[in-house]
Amino acid sequence: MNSTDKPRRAQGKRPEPGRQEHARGGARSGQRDRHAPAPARDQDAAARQAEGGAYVSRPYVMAAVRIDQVRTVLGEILQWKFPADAVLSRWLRAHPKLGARDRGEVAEAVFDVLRHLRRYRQFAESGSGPAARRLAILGLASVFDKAVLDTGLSDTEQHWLEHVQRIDVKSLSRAVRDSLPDWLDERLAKLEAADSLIAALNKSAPLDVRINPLKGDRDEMLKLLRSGPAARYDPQPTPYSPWGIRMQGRPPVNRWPMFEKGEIEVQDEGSQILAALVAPKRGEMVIDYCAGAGGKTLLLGALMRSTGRLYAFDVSAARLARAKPRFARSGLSNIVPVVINADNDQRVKRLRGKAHRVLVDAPCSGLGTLRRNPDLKWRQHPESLQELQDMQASILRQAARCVAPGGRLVYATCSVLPEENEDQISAFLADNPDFTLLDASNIVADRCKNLTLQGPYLSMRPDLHGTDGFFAAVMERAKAADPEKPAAQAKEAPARPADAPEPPQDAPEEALDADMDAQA
Ligand SMILES: C[S@@+](CC[C@H](N)C(=O)[O-])C[C@H]1O[C@@H](n2cnc3c(N)ncnc32)[C@H](O)[C@@H]1O
Repeated sequence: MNSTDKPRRAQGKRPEPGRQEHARGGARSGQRDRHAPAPARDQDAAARQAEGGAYVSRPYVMAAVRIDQVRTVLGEILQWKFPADAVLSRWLRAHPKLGARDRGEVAEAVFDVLRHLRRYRQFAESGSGPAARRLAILGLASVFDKAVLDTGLSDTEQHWLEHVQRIDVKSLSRAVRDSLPDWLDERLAKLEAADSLIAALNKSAPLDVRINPLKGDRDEMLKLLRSGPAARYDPQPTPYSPWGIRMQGRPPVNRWPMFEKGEIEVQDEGSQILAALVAPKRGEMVIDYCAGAGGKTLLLGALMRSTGRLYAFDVSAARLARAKPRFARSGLSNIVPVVINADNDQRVKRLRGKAHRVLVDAPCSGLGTLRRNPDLKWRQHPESLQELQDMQASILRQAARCVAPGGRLVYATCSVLPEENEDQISAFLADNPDFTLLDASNIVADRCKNLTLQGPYLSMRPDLHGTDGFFAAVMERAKAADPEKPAAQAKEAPARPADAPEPPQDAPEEALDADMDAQA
């Protein structure tokens, strides 16, 4: 197994002590011939549990059932029709009687296989029986202790597992060892300290939450979390973001009262830092051009202290609909969600040259989030990457037109590939000489005291910063007139100085019309 997985196994990924005792007892006593079918009573129990019924205390039933469950979920995911987390969530919803531990074990084994798929597929070429079962066994080997897993395996399978676990992974090529498709291995290899980046992307991530600065303070929230059931997830302040709290394991945050009250939201620290980089001020007009389910919008709105106007644009009505309950929980009243067209949207046109800040959190390969979405390695390919690059350039071009003279455009992705990051910025700046690149480290220095950046970009990596891979660039539009507009019109829409009085607050829907009509 991957040496990096070992500490995780030792840190409580094991079954409950009671179950372990059963496992040891069963394994030691050797009462069952593993080539023989399970006794009828236990087959019934296995069937009941596969249906999501009550947990059966026989360990070999548990391991056998778990192997089948993981194999079933993987069978669907490996068709690559839907994202892995969507398939898994659907399967879990269809098995409501499974306990939290059971769900956790299935999820962990499935994600382990997706992380190590290429290597595991190579291992699964040896041995006998269905390859999908061997993948499930390899995934579960990272979750269960050997003694527990062995109870669900035939002798042949045990020997095969022992054999592949003895293979020195250093003897494998990097693409196989670290389970990357060749095209991605080639691209990642060109990055600085590629090995450490790839190793970090292949680990699972802790969970970051963010406090809602409108509703509370991080120290108080930490105290509250540490004094209740959340203490077992070891809540710690995130190192860079002043709003972040990091927890280990899989805390069921969305069932906690502080989540329901809008006091915390789930958000990776990198995304939190992005809001600090946008640095919106009270009373400004800000556009979150690719708002999606509103993760970044929420923090931007809170940093604006719920004043000014914050447009949440997206082409996907479904994604914006998912943002609405979050907006409601947050207590923000300055957000105006708008479903836009990808091209030539009239409402976007009418906001030309008006916004103080425009954030483009662009659709991207997501390859910086492999810790959470390991299936993206297998779902992306060079052609999809090219399509994304074209889309990113087009969105950036359109969003840039909304930036007021003197205003800022922030472009971000959760990718680590230069094609989606630095190269996009260089091309944009070459075509848009009225924009200048600003130094990200100066902008975030105020809020993110410990963060030292090299170069003008915000470039976060799991191996260096403990966040997802994340990129952002800030560009400022020249204060002079917008070259695309008649001089007189551009003068009518200057960026409002940060210390100017706040404009009156209309209802969001009216605000949209008012802002657009002001220059129509
Ligand atoms: C990376 S996601 C945004 C995530 C979001 N900012 C958040 O924090 O939750 C990219 C979003 O861009 C949207 N999108 C794709 N094409 C677009 C376009 N032409 N204009 C605006 N949004 C677009 C997608 O629907 C998707 O929601």
